[in-house]
Amino acid sequence: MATFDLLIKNGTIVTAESNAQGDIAIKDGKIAEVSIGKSIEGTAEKVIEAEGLHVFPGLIDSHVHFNEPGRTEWEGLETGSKSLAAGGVTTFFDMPLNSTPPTINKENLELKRAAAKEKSIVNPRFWGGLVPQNIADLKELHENGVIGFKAFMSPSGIADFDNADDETLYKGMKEIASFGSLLAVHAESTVICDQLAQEKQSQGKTSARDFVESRPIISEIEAVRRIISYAEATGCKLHIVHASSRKVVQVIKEAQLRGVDVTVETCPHYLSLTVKDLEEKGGVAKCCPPLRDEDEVEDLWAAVANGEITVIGSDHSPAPASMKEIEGNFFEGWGGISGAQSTLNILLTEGHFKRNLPLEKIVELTATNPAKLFKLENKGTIAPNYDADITIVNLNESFELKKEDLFYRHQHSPYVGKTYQGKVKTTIVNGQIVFENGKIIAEK
Ligand SMILES: NC(=O)N[C@H]1NC(=O)NC1=O
Ligand SMILES: [Zn+2]
Ligand SMILES: [Zn+2]
Repeated sequence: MATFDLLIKNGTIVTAESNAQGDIAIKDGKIAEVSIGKSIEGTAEKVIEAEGLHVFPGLIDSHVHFNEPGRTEWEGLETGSKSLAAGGVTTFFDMPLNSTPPTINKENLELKRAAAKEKSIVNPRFWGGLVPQNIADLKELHENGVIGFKAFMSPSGIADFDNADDETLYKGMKEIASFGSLLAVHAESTVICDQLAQEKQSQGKTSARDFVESRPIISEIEAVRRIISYAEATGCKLHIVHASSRKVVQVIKEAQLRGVDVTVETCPHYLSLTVKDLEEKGGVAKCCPPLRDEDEVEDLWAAVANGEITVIGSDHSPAPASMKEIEGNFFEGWGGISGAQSTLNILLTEGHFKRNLPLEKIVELTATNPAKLFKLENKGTIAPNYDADITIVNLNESFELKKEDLFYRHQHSPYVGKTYQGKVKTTIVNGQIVFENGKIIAEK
């Protein structure tokens, strides 16, 4: 009789294609066997009885800022990765900025990799940065395993990560295309945003609505159109991060139909929060691009349901509470939402339960598609020989998110106080249980 490390019995196994009750056997960090409708014969060191629970592939969060090394007073790989484990996320891609030094050359990548090896309790991967100073470093970063490159088309808010001017974008994309990697962009127009911000502030207009109006959807659309034209000219694969509106997604869809290799991410905050939340909650709900209005949220859900979105990432961009304070002037205070722990909760509650989004679609957007797009060969689904990255969820349990439940360095989030349906019970990374019943139980 076969012996396994771990057996998960009688859970409803959800993949991008189906959901059905069955057993999963895990050995040496891998999924050894999956059996639908028939139990797996064998013994295991540990058995999880998952009858009545749902078993998902661990989420892959393709967009977090953990700020380590160098800015760990904002977050850090230990607290960041713990929050992911608590949210059912088993792999993250850390952005190249907000850590100091930023990940713009091999040396800096090695610093980050070493920090993650020491501190992360889930699987880390890294983005490289594209900035005006580092085109000559891109290839080496690629050869050393970055998942892709990230550039800002508007100021990043971080002094050591300059936004890419058009020349840098064009030359950078030619270079990235030459070795077949991908460029992700924060696409907002500097010209539009700067000009509107100046106009607003010079008139003393500094409300939440004024801030939002200073970064309008057209600013995203303009930047997306421009970067798509560079993708067409250079043949560089392009990924647009954090689209805040279906109107932005539409531009991407049109390019895809012309044959451009471009994909798009949106974030849970654009699917669950509005300008009203920014007005009511203040700094914790401030981000760029900003939150939009209710009709935009509904349109974006339609885009999700319609297969127009490639991946959903959290864009967890935390900061200390003192930096999130807004005293009447919404142009002040750090833009970035602390949300990495809540992605699955939001998609289940707002997507599945409220809008009938199939569970399979949630798996596709949070695990299968990111694994495919970023070429993680053994991740993104539950099948034999895949890495045993799994999250077990009780869809019948609801809970109110309390700030004490957050594993972030700074326990604030616009989602605190909200009630979610579907609670993460167990998170398994490479066959090891790292989170169970509200507690982190992992070794680093
Ligand atoms: N630097 C950084 O993390 N910026 C992020 N924050 C945000 O709200 N949008 C971003 O791109
Ligand atoms: Zn961004
Ligand atoms: Zn970001």
